[in-house]
Amino acid sequence: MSSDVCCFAEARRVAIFGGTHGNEMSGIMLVSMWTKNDSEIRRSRVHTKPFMCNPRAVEKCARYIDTDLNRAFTAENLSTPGGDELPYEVRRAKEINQIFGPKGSPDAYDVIFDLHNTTSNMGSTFILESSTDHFNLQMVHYIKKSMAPESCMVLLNEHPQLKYATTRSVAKHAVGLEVGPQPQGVLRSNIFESMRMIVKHALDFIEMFNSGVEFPACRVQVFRVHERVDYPRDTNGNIGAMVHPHLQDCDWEPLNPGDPMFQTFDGRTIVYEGAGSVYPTFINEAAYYEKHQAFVTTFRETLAVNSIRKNTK
Ligand SMILES: CC(=O)N[C@@H](CC(=O)O)C(=O)O
Ligand SMILES: [Zn+2]
Repeated sequence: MSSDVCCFAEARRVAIFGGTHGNEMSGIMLVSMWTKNDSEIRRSRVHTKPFMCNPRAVEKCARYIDTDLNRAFTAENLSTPGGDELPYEVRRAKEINQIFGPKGSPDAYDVIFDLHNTTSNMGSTFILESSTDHFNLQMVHYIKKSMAPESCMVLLNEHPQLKYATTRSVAKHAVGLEVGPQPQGVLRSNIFESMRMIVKHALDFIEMFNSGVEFPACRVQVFRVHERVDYPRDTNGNIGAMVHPHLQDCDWEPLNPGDPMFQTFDGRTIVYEGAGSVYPTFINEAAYYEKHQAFVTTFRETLAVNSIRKNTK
């Protein structure tokens, strides 16, 4: 019995993005470190470029200057001409698209890893944008195996409304890496080292793939984005409750109908009233108060991944 084999071109051009958000310190430190000395990320069959995406936000240690860079890579932003009057991040998105894209074209970079931190207790998490990118899924499978018994989760965002136009989306294979918990503007050595190790395994995988190794069919567990849940709010938009202590830090653990979800300032409990069990994540992410999201719910599923090898021409 043989399942489908997917063939991909060698992944020769790889970028590692940090500072897409200027207050997420692990990726910022790794990218500035690797820009000074790239020995750790060099591989013989891969050209790897470390890149600081939002240097002005990094300088201010802010998520962004005018608008969220990681929402700015829309077809409209990338195609409409314009100059100084545009928000800084829209101008920056156009530059990044010129260097690493153009998005959707054969000239685009093969792989972009975009390094993020979260204040949520998510551990190490890949964020994927497609359930049919067997190259990315094989890479994730390889990294999960290499890291065991440490774990790494996969958040799959293919949601028609909740999907957004990420910086990494200019690449043929877009990979978000989200590691937490880490406060904004803070460096924690454990989080830094986890991120560093995952990038190392990722580059090892690409090197092996480029050298002709075939990766057999496998299965990968993912958490598929389902719904955004906002805080209760008053008519002025101020929040009326906090994440409940029983939910706080419980990313990836089942949340069942009737389970505590929020706690009001006078001590009342608000319970989850969904139809069935879900897996919440990005619980109490600092950057998402402005996006009206207390957490996102997901469904757990297992994807069947085809075997892959490189094109031989
Ligand atoms: C906390 C944070 O910035 N998370 C990222 C997730 C991603 O890269 O898809 C974002 O909202 O852009
Ligand atoms: Zn981020």
